[in-house]
Amino acid sequence: MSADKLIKQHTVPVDPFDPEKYFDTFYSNVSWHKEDGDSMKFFQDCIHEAFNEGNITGKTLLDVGTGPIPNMAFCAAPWFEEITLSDFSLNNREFLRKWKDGEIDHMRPVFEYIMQLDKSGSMEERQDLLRRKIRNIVFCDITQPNPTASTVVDGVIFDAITSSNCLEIASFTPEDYAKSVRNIGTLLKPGGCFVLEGCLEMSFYRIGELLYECYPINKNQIQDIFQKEGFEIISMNVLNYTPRPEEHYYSDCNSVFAMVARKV
Ligand SMILES: C[S@@+](CC[C@H](N)C(=O)[O-])C[C@H]1O[C@@H](n2cnc3c(N)ncnc32)[C@H](O)[C@@H]1O
Repeated sequence: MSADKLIKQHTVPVDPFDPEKYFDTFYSNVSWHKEDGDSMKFFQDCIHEAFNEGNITGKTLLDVGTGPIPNMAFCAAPWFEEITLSDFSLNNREFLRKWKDGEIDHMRPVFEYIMQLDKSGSMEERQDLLRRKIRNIVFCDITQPNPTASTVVDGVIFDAITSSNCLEIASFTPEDYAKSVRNIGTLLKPGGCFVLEGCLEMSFYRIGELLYECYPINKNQIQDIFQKEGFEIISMNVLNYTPRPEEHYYSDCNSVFAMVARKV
């Protein structure tokens, strides 16, 4: 890692997030690591499995910190009637709007991989289904007690929530992480599932010239936090892998997780 300054996205005055660069860095290919596992495939495999069992279903789904790619919502789309995407970054929300309106077709490699797992239907059909089911693309700050305050989803409680690679990015400390779980939890109905994916013990990731600071949370901390915040952990899978040397430039992640937790 270079000596570049680390930034925390929600604490800087101008939205620094570059959706195209993020996409090109992390999502242009679904195969990152060679021998002992692949984090990008692991994320898609786990989210696909979580929804394909058919137990996580309902009317409304919220995806938190969607970024420029609604891959979790893509897997969940058949199981919900209405989907809300959310992100702190205006750049990402605009990118998602363009994708919803058919102006952007970037998501292909990841969506195609998910459809291979599905073994039925086409990527185009699923993409159209998701586009139709998206009701809102809204501002969200998970560090705030009402994360979607003053938007159209204000006051709505969702049947299920998904989020990937967001909580560790918005936290300086484990207490921050716990607060974000609590804040997001207020948007979930009792008995509803929170499907969460992320990186373990990662202190930074890079988009272009910018280094984003992350709290290097570990598996036990996540489990403790969720249990203390009133969730029952249904499943938690972890993948440890050896990044290729050139990947160290982009992040110090070598362990990722996927978890399903139910709000008690
Ligand atoms: C690493 S990206 C993850 C994007 C996508 N979910 C994925 O897995 O590729 C982190 C996302 O979290 C969003 N984010 C950062 N701080 C946030 C906050 N305080 N509240 C909500 N979203 C935040 C960023 O704008 C960005 O889209």
